[in-house]
Amino acid sequence: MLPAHLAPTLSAALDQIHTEAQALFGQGHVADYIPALARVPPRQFGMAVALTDGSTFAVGDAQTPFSIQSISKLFTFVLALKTQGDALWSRVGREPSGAAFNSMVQLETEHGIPRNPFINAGALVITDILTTGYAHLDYALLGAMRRLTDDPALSWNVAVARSERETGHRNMALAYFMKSYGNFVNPPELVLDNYCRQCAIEMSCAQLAQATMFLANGGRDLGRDGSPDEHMLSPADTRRVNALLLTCGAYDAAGDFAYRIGLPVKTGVGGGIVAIAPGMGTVAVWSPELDAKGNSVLGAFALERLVQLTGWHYASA
Ligand SMILES: NC(=O)CC[C@H](N)C(=O)O
Repeated sequence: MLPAHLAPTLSAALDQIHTEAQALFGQGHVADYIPALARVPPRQFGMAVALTDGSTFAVGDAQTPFSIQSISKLFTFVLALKTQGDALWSRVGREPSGAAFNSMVQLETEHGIPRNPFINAGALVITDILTTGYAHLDYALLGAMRRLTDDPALSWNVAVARSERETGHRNMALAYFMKSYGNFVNPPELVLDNYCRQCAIEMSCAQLAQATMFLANGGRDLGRDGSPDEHMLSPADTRRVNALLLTCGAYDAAGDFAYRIGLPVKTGVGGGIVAIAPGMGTVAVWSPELDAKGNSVLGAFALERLVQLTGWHYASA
């Protein structure tokens, strides 16, 4: 395994991956079901690694902000777990769905209880829970994420949020369907407003790697100087979140990701993927072209190559 302090080796690995990844441009397609995302130039690639010792590495477009989309579900889930604890498990499950992220089919046979917090139905329930808990969820979430990134300007893209809000009929249908089973408290319109804003938050790879550091660091964020700062989660809850990311973080490609990459991940249709190497660090990668399951083609490739080159793996953490 690559020792974490071998910075030149890690930098060289990122350069190599950056070069290799270029060959994959053109194999995927930018998400176009959210009209504002269809306009993102596809041939972009960035990657950032943050280690638990406070050091950081980046290559390509790692400082370019992009739409985090479903990666926001990781942050809302952590917020819900912190505020609700195990009570939330009466409203959402923790099993892989094996179905598309926006699928409706399981909801009927499973009486309106979504399989996990990372598919759209489950994330909508989490946002519903948080909408009850916070008078202004959008700003509460943004506040938490601004603290994690040390960036007071972090925000959502108004045009992307509006674009999804105007066209997100399937998500609205999921919300009403769950309401029919009594598993939705707030008006779906209100929850969808919050959900579309959380998905439209823009972050760079460098920021995402920093913001998820607590998941690699036993629940503790790192301060600016690299020393442990805010206690986000208990070590036990941190392990649980990582287990869910490993089994459910890439929708119906979660098994393939676990096989190829073997790290807890969360993906989004903006083309971002964040991966957690517990005890070692975090990796964020972004490239907008997606495969048929809505995951970044170059992003998955880059993570696969990074674990090959570093030996990082959940089973060896
Ligand atoms: N997989 C995703 O990133 C999906 C997020 C998107 N906002 C949606 O609800 O469809």
